[in-house]
Amino acid sequence: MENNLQRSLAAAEGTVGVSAAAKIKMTARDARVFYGEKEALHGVNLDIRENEVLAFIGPSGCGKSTFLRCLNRMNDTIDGCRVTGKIELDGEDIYDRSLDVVLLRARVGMVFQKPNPFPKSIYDNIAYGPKLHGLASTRAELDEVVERSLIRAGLWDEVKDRLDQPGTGLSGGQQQRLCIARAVAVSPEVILMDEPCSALDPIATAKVEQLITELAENFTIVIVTHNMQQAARVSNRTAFFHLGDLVEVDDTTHIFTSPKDKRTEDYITGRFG
Ligand SMILES: Nc1ncnc2c1ncn2[C@@H]1O[C@H](COP(=O)(O)OP(=O)(O)OP(=O)(O)O)[C@@H](O)[C@H]1O
Repeated sequence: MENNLQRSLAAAEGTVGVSAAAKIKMTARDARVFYGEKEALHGVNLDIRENEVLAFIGPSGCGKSTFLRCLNRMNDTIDGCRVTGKIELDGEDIYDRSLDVVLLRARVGMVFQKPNPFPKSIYDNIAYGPKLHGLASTRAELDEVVERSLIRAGLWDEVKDRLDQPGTGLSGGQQQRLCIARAVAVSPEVILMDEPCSALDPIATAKVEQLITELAENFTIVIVTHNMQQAARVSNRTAFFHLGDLVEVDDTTHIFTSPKDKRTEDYITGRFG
């Protein structure tokens, strides 16, 4: 194992930790995803624990993003994509026909690889969701939600004097924290992050990683990452995917020090991927 990885694990030790008895927030049972005729995800079974940071790792094309998108039905937006099996949030089938997908995506928010602020002011980027969902009835309440969300995303001090300026004018790292603040503003229960730092420099990455650790006190976080040091630094548990299969999931320390499956070992030791 690489020394950096060992250092990351040591640094994370003690700072993270969700008891195995923690409540189950989401479950997937025999989740399969088809793009046209092709089955890209082969029957994934997984429990996601409340307030954990769960990392998805694995070689390119193994289905990490595909599975992540199952968790808030983002695959619905892809033509020809079909999901089977059962995925539940607090015991409720999220693919039930009667379920309101807009509400689901407020409960299970998403942060994308590339920061994607709306072409609106910093204030309006954050205020949009709470307005849509009726979470603030007065301007003062909305101001409070905007401020609280920006504080939570560690961005308030940097933007409080220019809330009326475009979100797109911020640096890449600030834009990503703005997107995290936007996700947080609607009080989600779960936040999905698809390689949230891959477009960021090391300093901006460190800030977002710190933020993930802080946010885990209040939210359940699932993060796709190509960076094993990052998985080691921020996550409680890690799931390893390979060729559309979930190979194993375990405490992050176990995955990186004593994986059960040879494919996981080969991947973390850099023999493939
Ligand atoms: N929109 C799509 N249409 C058709 N096939 C797709 C689509 N998105 C993903 N796939 C296929 O599904 C499989 C899993 O892809 P996915 O993007 O989920 O993998 P990944 O592990 O997230 O990869 P990466 O690490 O490169 O982002 C791949 O074979 C990919 O080509």
